[in-house]
Amino acid sequence: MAEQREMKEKNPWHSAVVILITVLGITAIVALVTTAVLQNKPLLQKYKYGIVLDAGSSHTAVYIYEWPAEKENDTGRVHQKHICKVLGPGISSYSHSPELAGESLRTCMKQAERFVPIRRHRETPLYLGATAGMRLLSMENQNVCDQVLGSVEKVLRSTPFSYQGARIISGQEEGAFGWITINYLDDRLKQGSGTTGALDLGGASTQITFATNQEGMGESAENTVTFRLYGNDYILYTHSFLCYGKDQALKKTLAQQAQVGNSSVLDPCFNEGYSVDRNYSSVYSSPCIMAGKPLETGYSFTHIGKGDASQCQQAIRRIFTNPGCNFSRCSFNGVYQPPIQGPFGAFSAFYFVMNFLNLTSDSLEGTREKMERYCSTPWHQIKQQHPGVKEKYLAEYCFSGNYILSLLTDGYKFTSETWSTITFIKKISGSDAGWTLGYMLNLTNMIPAEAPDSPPLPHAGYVTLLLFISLVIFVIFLFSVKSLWPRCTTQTQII
Ligand SMILES: Nc1ccn([C@@H]2O[C@H](COP(=O)(O)OP(=O)(O)O)[C@@H](O)[C@H]2O)c(=O)n1
Ligand SMILES: [Ca+2]
Repeated sequence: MAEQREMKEKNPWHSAVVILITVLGITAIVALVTTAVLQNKPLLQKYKYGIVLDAGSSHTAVYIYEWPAEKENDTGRVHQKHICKVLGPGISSYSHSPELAGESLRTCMKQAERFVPIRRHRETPLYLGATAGMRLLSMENQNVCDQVLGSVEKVLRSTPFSYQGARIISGQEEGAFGWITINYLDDRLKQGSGTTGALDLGGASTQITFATNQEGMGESAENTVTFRLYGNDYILYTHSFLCYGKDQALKKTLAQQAQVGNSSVLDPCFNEGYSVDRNYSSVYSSPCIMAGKPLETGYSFTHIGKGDASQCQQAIRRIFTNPGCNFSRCSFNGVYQPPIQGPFGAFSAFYFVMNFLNLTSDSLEGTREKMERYCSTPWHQIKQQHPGVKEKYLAEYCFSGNYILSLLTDGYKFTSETWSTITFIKKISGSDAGWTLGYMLNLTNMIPAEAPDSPPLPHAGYVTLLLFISLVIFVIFLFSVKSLWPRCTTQTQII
C-alpha cells in the first residue's frame, strides 16, 4: 500500500504524459518550421542571359549579362558575366570592306556560345548598338553605313541566340542608358532619392546626363528624357556632343593648329622629343573637321611635341565654339545645360585616362599640377617609365588628360568645389559602367514602372518569427498542462 501510495505520489502517468506532450510538441514545431523553410526556399537557382554588343568608334565589346530567372524585376540583380573585346578596330572603320565588319565579331560570338549554357541559347536576346563612329559614317556615306550594319547583322543572325537587331543608337539613348546602368548597379533606383549623374567619354562622342527638376528642364525638349522606374519619376538632362570624344577632339585640336603647307606642327599637347610624320589627310579624314581640308591629298607634316599643359589647354579651348547661348545657361557650342547636380560617375575613357595618369582622387588644382608635370616630362623618359604601353596610346595621354580637364571645367563648368563630386569609375559591383546594361534592361522590360509587391518580411525573418511564435505557443501549452494536471490526478484518485 505504501509503495502504491508512493507511486501515486510520484505519479508515473503524469511524467509519461508530460514527456509525450513534450516530444509531440517538439516534433510538431520541427515539422512546422521544416515545412515553412522548404515551402518558401528559393527554387534551385536558374539563370537567364542577355548579350549586348557595344559597337564603339574605336572598338567593339561583347557583354554577356546573367540574372536569376525568378528575380528579373529586382534592381541590382543583373550582372556582367563576361566581356569579350573584339580584335581590330570599331565596325565603322570597315567602310572599305564592309563584309569584314561582321567577320571580326565571330571569335567573340563563339566565346559567347561557351559562356551561355546551351539550353539557354535560343532564348537569349542578342542586341548590337552602334555609337558615334557609325553616326559619323552615316553622315559621310549612308550606303556604306547600311552595308556595314548588314554585314554584322548577317553574322549575328547566324548565331544560336535570339537576334533582336543591330542599329545606331541616338546620343540621348547613349546618355540615358549609361545613367540607368550606374544607378541600377548602385541600387539607387528603388530608393527614389539621390541618383548619380553619368559622364561618358568615347572616342567620337561624349555624354553628360543627370537628374534635374522640372523647372530646369522646360527650356530644351531635345535634352530631356523622362522615366518612371520602380514607382519613381525621373527627369533627366542629357546631351551627347558628337565629335567631342577624345579621338575626334584630338583631330580637331591638331587640325586647328596645322596650316596646310607647313612642314611641321609644334604641339603643346605632346611631350617634348616626340616627333612623327603625318599625312594631312589622316587629320582631316573626318566629318568632324569642317574647314581647312586640303584640296589635294599627299601633303604631310612633322608632328613635334612641345610639352606645355597650359598652352595645350588654350589650344583645346578653341575647339569649343561659343556661338552665343539662346537659353538661360549653356555648356558649350550653344547647348543648353541646367546647373550641374552631382554626384557624378565618370567612366569609359574618362576612367582609362585618369587612371593611367594616377588622377582619380585628386583635387582640381592637384590635377592641374600633375598634368603640368606629366606634359613637361620628355618623351624618352615617358617611354622608359611605361615600357609595356603602346606608343600610340602613350603619346596621347598629355592631350587626353588636358582634354578631360578642359571638357569638365571649360565645357561642363565644373569648379574646384564641384570637381570632388566626380568619381572616376570603371566597374560597379563587377559590371562595367556604360550604356549597354541600361539598354538591355530597357529592351527586356526588366525595370518596371511601378515597384513590384514584395513580401513584408524577408525569408530569414519570416522563418525566425514562425519559430518564435511556435515556441511561445508551446511554452504556454506546457504551463497550462502543468497547472491543470494536479486537479486531474486528484479527480482520478477520488474515482
Ligand atoms: N583601355 C582603353 C580602352 C579604350 N580607350 C579609349 O576609350 C575610347 C572608347 O571610345 P568608343 O570606342 O566607345 O567610342 P564612342 O563610339 O563611344 O565614341 C576610345 O577613345 C579609346 O581609345 C582607352 O583610352 N583605353
Ligand atoms: Ca562608347
